Amino acid sequence: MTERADSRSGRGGALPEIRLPVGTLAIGDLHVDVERPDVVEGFTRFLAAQHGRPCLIVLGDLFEYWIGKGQANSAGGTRCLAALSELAGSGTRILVVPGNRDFLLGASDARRGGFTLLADGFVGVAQDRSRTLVLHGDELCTRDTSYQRLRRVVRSGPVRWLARTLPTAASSAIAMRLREASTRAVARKPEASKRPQRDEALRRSSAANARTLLTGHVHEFRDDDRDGLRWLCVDAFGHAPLGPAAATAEEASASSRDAFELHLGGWRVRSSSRAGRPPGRTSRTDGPVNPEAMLVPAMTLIAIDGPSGVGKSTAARLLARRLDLFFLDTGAMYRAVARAVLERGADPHDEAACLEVTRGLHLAFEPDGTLLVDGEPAGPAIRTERVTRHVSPVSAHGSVRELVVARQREIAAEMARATGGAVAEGRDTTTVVFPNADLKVFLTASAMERARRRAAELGIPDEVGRILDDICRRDEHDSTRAHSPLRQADDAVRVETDGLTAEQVVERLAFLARSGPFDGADAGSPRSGGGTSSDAVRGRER
Ligand SMILES: Nc1ncnc2c1ncn2[C@@H]1O[C@H](COP(=O)(O)OP(=O)(O)OP(=O)(O)O)[C@@H](O)[C@H]1O
Ligand SMILES: Nc1ccn([C@H]2C[C@H](O)[C@@H](COP(=O)(O)O)O2)c(=O)n1
Repeated sequence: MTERADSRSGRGGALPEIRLPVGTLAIGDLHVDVERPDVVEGFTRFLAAQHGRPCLIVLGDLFEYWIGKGQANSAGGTRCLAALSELAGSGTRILVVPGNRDFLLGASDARRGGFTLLADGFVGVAQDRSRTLVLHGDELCTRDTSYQRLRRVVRSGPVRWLARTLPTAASSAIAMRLREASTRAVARKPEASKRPQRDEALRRSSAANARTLLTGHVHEFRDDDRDGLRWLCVDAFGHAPLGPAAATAEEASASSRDAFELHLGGWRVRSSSRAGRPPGRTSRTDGPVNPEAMLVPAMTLIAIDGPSGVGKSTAARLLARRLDLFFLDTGAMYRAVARAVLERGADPHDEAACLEVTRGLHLAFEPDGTLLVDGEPAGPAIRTERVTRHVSPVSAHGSVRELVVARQREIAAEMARATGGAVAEGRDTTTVVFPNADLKVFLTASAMERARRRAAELGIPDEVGRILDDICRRDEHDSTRAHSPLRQADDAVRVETDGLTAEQVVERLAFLARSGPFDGADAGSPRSGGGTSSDAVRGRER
């Protein structure tokens, strides 16, 4: 589990490169004092709330002081390492960059805690290949020359060896002395000399070929993008949640401070406090913090496809509500186009006419998922039998699809910015519209089951036969058309819904969302249908 970099970027060597999945959370400077049971308790609750997150980065000073056995063998230290190990056991990759307080964390601590120790930081590589240099930040305080000298000495091999061999009592005593000495020394130094230096930050980032720098150390929030470098600095995370005030995991999570979380578009501030939520959240998020939503690792985009009547909109709407995400009904947009085509007396089979109608329509959504056509709610008029009959030919025109798909992407981007993510459903959301969705699902059910559901919905159980014919016709049309036919994406998780209630389907999808992003190769049809929870975990990107 221990990954100690031999070379240091500051001296021209390469740091380890680690792939960072979407949903990675970066926190730092927790300063957990293993001698304070209330703080240890808060820390373990915080970790419990992270189970299922794909990756957690700790940017140093996880512990108030960590010299060796004195901390590792204490009740508090043992509890912290066990809680870290449980988090790792849940599938979370934990990357710890030691800070100036806990630089003596060692291989045996990393083994017990199930984390990877990166002594000199590392370069994180996101899905889009963008690179982030990850450091504690004290190495950037180059104007504090005496500190830099001390830093080199205390991180040297002999000091490490000494720390490992120190008896428990001695290491506890040294920790206390160091804490006092450091507080005095820091108080004496001029403020300017203690600051991380921008020139050093630029130099190291450029050496690591990284456009983003992620640090902690100064207990000061920063997200500042200039001179070609985005420098993110975490605040002292956890001072609120790790105290005795947080009585439950939810409270621990809810009272947390801002952290940075990796989304598809890059690092974003993740505030788990209600006040810090991004603007534009729908009214349902004005209530208390939704703990499950907090546990979903930045699922920026969940895409659900499947045949007609399988329950896509039901599942997508409920899932979006449950996870505080925006619900994007892409089929409703084609229905709105088909309705306008019919209203204007155009021929649904005439591509040029349909394209002209599409060009003249403005399609948008309210945050609650209501489709607006030229500013007015689309309402039930897009769901009549007549529209349903004609929407297939209209949606089969390549040029119409091009316009509608472009608009769908714009809407998803706008809504994801406002709400943190979206659940989209349709026929081609996993294959064409959002091929990079964080989670792709292909829902299936037999045609007869779908016909029964639709007949029940319409209150005409006697007409199952007619509805079945209609469903089979739409299946045939949707899956054989030339443009964006309905098919299961290679990396979509197949969920067979025969015999599952809508709530059970949503339960399964929520589990998949919580479990984090998927590695395409593992997440496809081999797990199809009966894919269990543990299957899903196995499919995760590690
Ligand atoms: N798991 C389920 N079990 C039973 N009924 C369900 C289930 N999921 C959805 N339904 C019902 O099936 C009907 C069709 O569902 P829904 O409209 O969500 O399907 P859809 O895939 O979005 O259809 P379309 O593609 O035609 O828009 C609805 O009446 C819905 O309440
Ligand atoms: N992404 C999509 C969504 C829908 N369609 C087509 C297929 C249907 O015939 C029609 C209406 O969809 P529904 O409301 O029944 O889901 O639109 C599509 O081609 N691509």
